[in-house]
Amino acid sequence: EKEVSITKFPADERKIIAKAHDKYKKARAGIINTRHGQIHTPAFMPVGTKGTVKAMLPESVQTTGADIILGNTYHLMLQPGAKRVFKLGGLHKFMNWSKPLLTDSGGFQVMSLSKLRKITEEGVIFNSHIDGSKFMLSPESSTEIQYLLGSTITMAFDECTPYPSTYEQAKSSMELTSRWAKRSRKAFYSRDGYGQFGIIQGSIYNDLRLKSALDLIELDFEGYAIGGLAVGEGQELMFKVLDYAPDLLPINKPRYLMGVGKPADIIGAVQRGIDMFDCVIPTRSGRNGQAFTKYGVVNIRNSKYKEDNTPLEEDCLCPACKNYTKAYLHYLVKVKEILGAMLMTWHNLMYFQKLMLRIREYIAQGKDFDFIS
Ligand SMILES: CNc1nc2c(CC[C@H]3O[C@@H](OC)[C@H](O)[C@@H]3O)c3nc(N)[nH]c(=O)c3cc2[nH]1
Ligand SMILES: [Zn+2]
Repeated sequence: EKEVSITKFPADERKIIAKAHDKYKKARAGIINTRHGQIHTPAFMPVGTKGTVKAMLPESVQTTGADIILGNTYHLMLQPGAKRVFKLGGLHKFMNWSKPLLTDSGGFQVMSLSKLRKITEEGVIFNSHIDGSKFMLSPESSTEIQYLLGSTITMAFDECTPYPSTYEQAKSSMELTSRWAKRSRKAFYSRDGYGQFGIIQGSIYNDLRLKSALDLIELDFEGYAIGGLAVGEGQELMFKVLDYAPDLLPINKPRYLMGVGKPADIIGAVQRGIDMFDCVIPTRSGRNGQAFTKYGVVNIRNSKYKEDNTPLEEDCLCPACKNYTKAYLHYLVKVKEILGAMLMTWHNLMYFQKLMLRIREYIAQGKDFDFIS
């Protein structure tokens, strides 16, 4: 066993028990200590972009086993505004979630959501996709907004390099991210139990990934994210990058793979040394009628379920499986009843947390977890 610890979170550092894994030497399970509680890793973080995990009460999210959820700088700065959230006691109070919160720095959403935008050395100038008003996101303003929100884990302001990108495009994009990371780090108000993560870029080019990691390690972040993946490159190419990129990062700090993913993606990434995940799949696809089960994905709208009097999973403890049938879920989703979105989301979040629990247990026992959920 390699005993390593996470530094910079509260004094009582806990150890990541990095169990060497016969088939995969890199999988590790551990605990991240923060001001708002512990995060058991490998961890799946439900996405709560606008200060709510859609169709879920926070206490319901808690019953699924989630230790941490995501918020989003871009959305919250536009509405209700970071200063307002700060005045109202911060995002934890505002949304009644007392456990850890991680907020993305907003760059990704600007590029994917806002119209008319301009990237300058200073930052990104854009028009709100809501009312067209003009905004600027920079390393300084993004870091300040995340402070006002009260984020437990703040993400550095980066540029998510699109896929595909030429080597030259990826190089200049990565270098911009390194300059922005330095400014983000300088703007971060360091407090015990709070952390800031750097985000490495470099697309699919290993020398750029290495340079990005070296630039960010110099800034001594509390954790590191691998950005610029799950942007259309496909699982094979993503795993090719993950075969080496996590190893470029400090072994004693959390590694977060942004925007990933389906269960098979998560398993493959954990086997390559990733500790934290976020993805809209369980929530968004739940609302669209897709349920993840041990029998595979169930498209509940399919007419074969309209008189199926059995639960999604007979041994699942979520309300959808305990109290309802596939026939009822089929009907609710077909007629677009709100309860349909709630129950499907609840089940999928429970499914993803159970997957993470099984992965953590298998690692702790030093067992291979090649099970494809
Ligand atoms: C889906 N694939 C993917 N998502 C990604 C996100 C957004 C995740 C954020 O986007 C939102 O979900 C759509 C959630 O709020 C989450 O925090 C990224 N964010 C940054 N800052 N940098 C990246 O390189 C990056 C890469 C991603 N790849
Ligand atoms: Zn269930």
